Amino acid sequence: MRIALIAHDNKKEDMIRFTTAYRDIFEQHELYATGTTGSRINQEVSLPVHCFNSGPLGGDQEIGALVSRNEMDMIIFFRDPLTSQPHEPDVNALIRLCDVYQVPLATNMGTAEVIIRGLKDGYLDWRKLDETKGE
Ligand SMILES: O=C(CO)COP(=O)(O)O
Repeated sequence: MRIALIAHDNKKEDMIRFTTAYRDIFEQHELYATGTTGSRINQEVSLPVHCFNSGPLGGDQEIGALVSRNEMDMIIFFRDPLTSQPHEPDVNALIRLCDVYQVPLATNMGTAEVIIRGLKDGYLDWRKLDETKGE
């Protein structure tokens, strides 16, 4: 499965903790991320991650492009709800596309726990059956 990992600055430590805790699951999948989030996961958790641009420079939109081609299976996006982001329209566009294409999206750690365990237990296998998916 292709998984995108994104975290706003105040949530990056949470993302490092989360990817460390579920490293055994993440290492079985193809990981993508916005620039700073991805390079931190790569360096601090030693997971291979394909890094796009940093979020404010278009990284959310690059991930959105994969969603629009149905080439992304899950997004874990630890948003900071208490800080305004200069690229809020990009963030909203990405979330909207997840809804358009029925892509599982966790925007906080509570939901992320559920979908990562669901991934492990096969609850996302329907993604593999989706024939509209580009491979
Ligand atoms: O701003 C972001 C997502 O909207 C995250 O981008 P970075 O991972 O480059 O910090």
